[in-house]
Amino acid sequence: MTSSPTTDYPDTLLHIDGAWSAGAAGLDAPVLNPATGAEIGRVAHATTADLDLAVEVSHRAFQHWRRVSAFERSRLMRQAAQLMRERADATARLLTQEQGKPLAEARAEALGSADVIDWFAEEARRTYGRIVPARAPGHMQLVTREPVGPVAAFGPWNFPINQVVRKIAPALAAGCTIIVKGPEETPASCAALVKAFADAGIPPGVIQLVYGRPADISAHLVPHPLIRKISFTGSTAVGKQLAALAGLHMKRATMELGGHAPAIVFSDADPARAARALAAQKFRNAGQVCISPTRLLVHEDLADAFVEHFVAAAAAIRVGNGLEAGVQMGPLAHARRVEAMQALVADAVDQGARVRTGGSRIGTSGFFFAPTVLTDVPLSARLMNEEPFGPVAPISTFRDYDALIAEANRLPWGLAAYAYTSSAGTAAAVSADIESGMVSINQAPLGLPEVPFGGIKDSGHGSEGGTEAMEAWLVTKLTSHNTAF
Ligand SMILES: O=CCCCC(=O)O
Repeated sequence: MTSSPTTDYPDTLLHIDGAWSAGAAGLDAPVLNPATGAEIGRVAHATTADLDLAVEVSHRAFQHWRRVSAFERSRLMRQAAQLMRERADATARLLTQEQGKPLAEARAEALGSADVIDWFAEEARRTYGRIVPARAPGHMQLVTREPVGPVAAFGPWNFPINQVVRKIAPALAAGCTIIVKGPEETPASCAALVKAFADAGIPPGVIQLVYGRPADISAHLVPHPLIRKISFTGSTAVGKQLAALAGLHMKRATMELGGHAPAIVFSDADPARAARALAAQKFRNAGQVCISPTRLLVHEDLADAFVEHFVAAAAAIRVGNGLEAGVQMGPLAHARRVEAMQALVADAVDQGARVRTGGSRIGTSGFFFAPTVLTDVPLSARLMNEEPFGPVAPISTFRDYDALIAEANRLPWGLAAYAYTSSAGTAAAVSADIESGMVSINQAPLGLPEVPFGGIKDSGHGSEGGTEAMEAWLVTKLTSHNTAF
């Protein structure tokens, strides 16, 4: 493990009505570098007065933005995408310093946001309506789609750019205005995203950015009568609270919540290739990924070979400060996650699990935890029932297909699932039988802007990718017109 000092990190301000400010009361909180544990900056916190101003501005800006042509909205969005590309290196440094992920992953996230913006800029120009044949001459039935209105969006700390752009871009494409509650632990990269839109010429008030105590902000924004929709990415527990609040106030809600993805390796798969691919996916962003492969379910016939290759891949990962060349996995994003990993591993070991590699914190400064592989983990272990959101991989075995599917579908989540097989029939069967919003077979990509991204069951509802993603930001209007009257 390696670490090095960091220097170039700014304080993060609120963005309300086109201005960057410290907020009405000048409140703020520290931002830590998870690779060192040291404070590297401050993030401004909004007061209730700041939030009220943001909502009023959002409402006012909506009256203008909704009437800007889709062509023009699309043009401005493309300029923001271009700025994100030009600024990818600088933005990536912010993200790595505040969140911990290696620079290459951070850069990919910054560049990927440009692709998301471009995709939705194209969708902006395709929010088609339709004409329904009428029952009488001279009558016309026109179905149009309109922006839902000002939106409150809540973004997570694990992907402060990627998961926020999936809210901003469709909002703008649809003609909505949006108030983003950014992640307090990782604020600067999210602010860099908002700044790219502002610098591209998106009018003041269309996108605003606030930070603060999450529960206070959601309690104020969600019920606010001028807010018409909420969009949340985060834990299932918080998502359920926000969805309930949204329901109470008849607000539309998109919920991108947790997961506990089964990753199945069938007997006809290549164990070495599957192990290498799954290890790369598992330990990306130190496992702090909602779609991370979590329960590895391997056919008994190739379990030994798979475990050997997976453990070798995990043990070979170079862990360190993400700013350093060659580092493949950074620290966990904050100290709470290290404690969570320690507790999950201890509980599994107490119940008979075997640690095949890792299993403990690395060093005493920063929030590093070793890539960890466990076998013989009983179903009663917390790890098999709670989303670990960290670099811990339990490997179990199966023989019978029906029992496998029962285990894959056992938990309340249904976000992502993975399978490895050389049989088209097995691929089709597992895709049909798995209860999951997304199924990746033989390492096919998830999370591209042009394909749906979202879960079922306790993983939430709504999609944040593909053509489906526009639906949540639009309302349908029927105009029935007797032109002969
Ligand atoms: O944690 C949820 C978002 C996942 C984004 C990605 O995998 O790129």
